[in-house]
Amino acid sequence: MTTETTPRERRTALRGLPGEPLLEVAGLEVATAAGVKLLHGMELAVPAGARVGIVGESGSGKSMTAAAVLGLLPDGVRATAGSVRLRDRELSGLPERELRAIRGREISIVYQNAVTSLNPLMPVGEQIARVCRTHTGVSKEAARERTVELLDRLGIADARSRANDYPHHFSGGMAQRVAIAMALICDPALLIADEPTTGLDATIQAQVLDVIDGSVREREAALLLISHDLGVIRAMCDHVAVVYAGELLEFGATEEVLGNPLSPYTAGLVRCLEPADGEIAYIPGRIPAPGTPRRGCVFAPRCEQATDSCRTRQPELSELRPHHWASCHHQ
Ligand SMILES: Nc1ncnc2c1ncn2[C@@H]1O[C@H](COP(=O)(O)OP(=O)(O)OP(=O)(O)O)[C@@H](O)[C@H]1O
Repeated sequence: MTTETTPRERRTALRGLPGEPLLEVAGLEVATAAGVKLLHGMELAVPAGARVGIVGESGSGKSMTAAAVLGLLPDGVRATAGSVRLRDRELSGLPERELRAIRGREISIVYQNAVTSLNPLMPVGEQIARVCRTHTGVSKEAARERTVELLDRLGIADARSRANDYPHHFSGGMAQRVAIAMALICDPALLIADEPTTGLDATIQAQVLDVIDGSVREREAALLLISHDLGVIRAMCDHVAVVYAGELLEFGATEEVLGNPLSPYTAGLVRCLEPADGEIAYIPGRIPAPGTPRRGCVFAPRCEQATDSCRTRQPELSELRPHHWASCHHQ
């Protein structure tokens, strides 16, 4: 991550989750060069082997959080405060060379449109094998064998010959499998999947999710899954983070958070995304644009339950029920 500030060693508020802590994000602030904040003290925790979903409206900071974790923030955007820890290692402020050694090896990502993350000029097998060689130093032949084996396991028929094909030779779903192979070739401890099936046909979506699900389980890796689809989050994630306008508003076990939400925002999101029969639900108003001045709870302007104290005092993210955190004055 390119940051000019000294990382602040901070622990996330989300402490005490079952399992060994793997990824911990605490007080993470990300801003543009003009000083417009995009993440406002983001918190996140992914225990080893856990499967955490991130949900929230468009523009809430899901992808920016993932990018900050990987040290892959867009040009002109930088982390200005806070901490990203992988096990006991602080990642914020690490030089690019060290981050590169972590990306692909310990944390890897699958994006929405796989083809854009692949080099169009190189056969896919070679691309995957290169990642393997760079991080593990195995021979060319061994990397090639491992690649073919993985493509085969991920459902690419005739993997040995398909490895010689270029990205444009693959359909959307197959290209997504190739990207998943590239992300998994070094057995990372954490796979981040950012809307990995958006844009694919519904039937293909299920297959790709199944491939991700199976591969992560097989490796006992952790998964951080960004999705707009609560059904997918329910099916694949044991925990869920609800983010809004660059902040974490609620976190906990998936069924608990989506079934008994503590934040009115989460409740609204569930109503919108999983409406009752015949109901068209929406949350009035819109997410504040970056740079909008903040006072009190960031969701207060859209919250039906907002009181004066919501409008003036920012609620703290607290463990309001066992292993269930939220920031809301009404709990
Ligand atoms: N390169 C950039 N420069 C400045 N602001 C950006 C940049 N990329 C994204 N943003 C802004 O940062 C905020 C968070 O964006 P982000 O992409 O993380 O949202 P998201 O929750 O992933 O949304 P979506 O569901 O639409 O992908 C948004 O307000 C967005 O407009």
